[in-house]
Order: sequence, then C-alpha cells, then structure tokens
Amino acid sequence: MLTIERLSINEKLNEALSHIDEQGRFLSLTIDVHSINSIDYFASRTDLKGERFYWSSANGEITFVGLGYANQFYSTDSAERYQTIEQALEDQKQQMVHLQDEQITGTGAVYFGGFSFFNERHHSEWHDFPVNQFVLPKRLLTVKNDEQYLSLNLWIEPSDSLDDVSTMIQAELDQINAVQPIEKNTMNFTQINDELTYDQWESLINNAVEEITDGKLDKVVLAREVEALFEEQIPVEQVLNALLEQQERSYIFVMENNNQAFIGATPERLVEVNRGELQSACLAGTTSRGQTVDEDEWKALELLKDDKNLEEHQYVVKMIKDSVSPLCDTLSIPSQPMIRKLSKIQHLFTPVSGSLKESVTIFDALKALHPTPALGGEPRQEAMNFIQRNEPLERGWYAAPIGWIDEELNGEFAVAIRSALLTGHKARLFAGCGIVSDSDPKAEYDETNLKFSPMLGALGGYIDDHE
Ligand SMILES: C=C(O[C@@H]1C=C(C(=O)O)C=C[C@H]1O)C(=O)O
Ligand SMILES: [Mg+2]
Repeated sequence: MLTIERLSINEKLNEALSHIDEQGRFLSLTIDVHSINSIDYFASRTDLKGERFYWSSANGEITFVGLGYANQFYSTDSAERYQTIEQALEDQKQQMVHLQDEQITGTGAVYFGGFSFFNERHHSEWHDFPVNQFVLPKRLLTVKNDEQYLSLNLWIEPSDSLDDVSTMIQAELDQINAVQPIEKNTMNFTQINDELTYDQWESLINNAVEEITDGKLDKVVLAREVEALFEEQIPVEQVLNALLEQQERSYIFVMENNNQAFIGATPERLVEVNRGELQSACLAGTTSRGQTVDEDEWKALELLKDDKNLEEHQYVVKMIKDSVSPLCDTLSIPSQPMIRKLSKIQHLFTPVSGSLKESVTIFDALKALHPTPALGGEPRQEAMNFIQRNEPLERGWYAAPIGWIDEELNGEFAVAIRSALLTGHKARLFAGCGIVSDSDPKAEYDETNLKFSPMLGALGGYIDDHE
C-alpha cells in the first residue's frame, strides 16, 4: 500500500503552497513508487485516451508513461521552432513550484513531444499533429534501472488547501495501487493497401538516380506508405504491447493527440544529452537477418563490405561529424561502422559521442542534426526539395525527432521511423530507404518491405515481397 509520509511531505507542501500566487501555478512533485508495470499503467487509463504517451529507450535505461496533458507547447512553422520551444520551456520553468530541492534526471517536469519532418505544415492526414508539440504530463511514471518514480504536475489554485492537494496526491497513489495487468488481445487488419504501385515506385527511384547521376544530388531518402484497415478502432495499448514484446534494441514510442496516435519502434538515436555529454548515431545501410546463425553472420559481413551501403552510410557520418563538431569541445567517432542487429533487420552503425560546449543545448543539437542524410539526403536542401516535389506522401512526424526533455535540458530524441499513424480503424505505415547512384528500384522496394515489418508485426500481419 502506498501512502505519503504525511508529516514530512505536509511541511514541504505547506512551504510549496505559500508560493502559489493569485493566478495559480503548477506544482511539480515526485514520489518513489514500487512494482508498477509501465504497460499496465498506460493501459489503465483508457479514459485519458488522446492524452497519453509512452517511451522506452533502446538501451532499456529509461521508460516513461505520461497520462493526461497538464500543459502543451507549440511553435510556428519555421526554422526557429527549436528555439521557440526552448524559450517556452524556460518560461514554464520559471512558473513552476517544485516540492523537491533536487531533481532526479527524467523526473518532475519532463516534457515529451516532437517535430514534423518539414518545418512547414501542409498536412491533412496528420490533422491532430501540429508542426511541433511538447506536453507536460499531469502524471508521469519514470522507470530508471530498478527505481520507479511517479511525478505529478498539478495545477494549483490559490484557494486549494493543503488537504485538497494531499487528497489529489493520495487519489493518484490509490489509482496506481488499483492498476490491473493488461488483457492481451490478438488483432489483425482485414485489408492492406499500397499507396504506390510498384511501377510508380520504380519511376520515382529512377528519377532520383537520374538526378544523382546528373550531379544534382549525392543521396536522397525516399519513403512509401501502406494503409492497413481494421474492422474496429485500433487498440493503441495492444499495438504498444506487441511492439514491446517483439522488438529489441529499439526506442518504443507512442504519442496520442485527440483521435490520432503516432507509434513506432525505431532503432535510431538522433541525440541524447546527459549533463553536457552528447550521444548521437549514424545508422544507414541495411540487410535482413539470416535464418541461421551462419547466414546471419554472412549477411553482416557482406553488409560491412558492400560499397553501395557503405556509401549510404558515409554521407551520414560526414554530415553528423560536420554538424556536431562546432557544438562540441571533444568528439569521438570510430572510423569504421559496426553492425546493429534488430529483430528482423541489421544496419551499419557508427556511434558518436562528445562533450557539448558550455552554452550549447539539446535544442541546438536538434536544429543542427535534423534531418541527417539517413532521412533527408545530401546536400540537405536539394534533397529536401526533391522529397517535397516527388514523394507522394505526407511525412508528418515520420522520420523526424521525437523524445523527451527535463527542466535541466537533459533528454533524448529518436528518429521516428518504423512507425505508423493510427486514426480510428486505419493505420498508415511508413518506410523509406537511402537512394544513391547505384540504387536498384527492386532492391530498395524490398528494403522498405523489410522496414515495414516491425509495425506490421505489431498490427498482426506481414506483407509479401513484390514478385
Ligand atoms: C528511412 C528509414 O530508415 C533509414 C534508412 C536506412 C537505409 O536506407 O539503409 C537505414 C536506417 C534508417 O536511417 C525507414 O526505416 O523508414
Ligand atoms: Mg538503405
């Protein structure tokens, strides 16, 4: 049974309440909790559907469940969107009253959110997702190693008494105590539609290869989309649970907004900042897993010496190096890629780590890094123009940064690939691949099919290769 230590906490609460001025303020407090399962907690509040998020990092070090949005932040459709959000979070910090003197990274006022792929908004499918959005959850469960914390970000009116606030806190703890294990259901889509015929794909890729051969571009990442239709409303918690069971070494994320949910299992870290230490990753170049241990190893070795995949990868390494170097005092990037193995896929992978210069924040790193040539291309602007003119889908938040930030500006963002937008009965899945001079349309098509597999698996099915 969880109860708050009334005596000690009441003193602190009293002190905190004395800082609530006449307009009211947010009060942020964090409580140690025990043995609460994150997926069960997420699934326990279907009444808050549309205002929930989930995140677990690829290395398993941190998991967040956010339930109920206490406050939300947006900015306009421009390249300034990173700074605008940074400023909004700074302003919010000044308005918060904290119960704790010292904050534990990833607890308290933690913001979750993301950005759309393009700065500008011209979306209709993504009607409930703005160009960027960060939310402050009313309830946040943080699971870090073996520790679990419940952070509450509560709006307090000047008329709220100590008793009122203690009652609010106790109600949340009671709710946690009452959480039941998620009931697993199998589900399956009844229909799957390719938004692009194979012939259309072929001509899109040929067009890109032509521009590359003409010297207008070095690399461009192109994506396709499939639509899976269900007979009933897609249960977000079931899809999330399936991803958690099926995918390894991936960031598992979901963000709900009104009637839509954006969900995925991505292996790609864009940037992590922890007390001034930066981590990023170059991930590009792809093959499947083998059926046997030997075949798996053989495929990995082939990938490590494949010129076409190494070329795709090198553009990413060079760009990340060039864009984070000016932000860092020290930077370390191995000269050769290694292999990153996922459930059904293997990639070329080069880790990046560095120490940020004094005044540089995670927002500066996001602005410098997004999009890397793993999702956009090289040169960046030419590739972005090519995608905007030729790719027949709305990227929305696909292939863009998604993640969390705390008040000390520690945080982590992944690249939202291997993902799907869920709207009612419909899931739209996205998968792309890096096109370079010797790309073959059929091989790239097969690569996108492989990249649909994490989301398709979680939605209950697979698609066959194009014959
Ligand atoms: C664009 C995607 O993946 C990216 C493209 C890759 C490639 O072309 O080899 C590999 C990893 C990702 O950086 C996707 O999964 O949608
Ligand atoms: Mg590729």
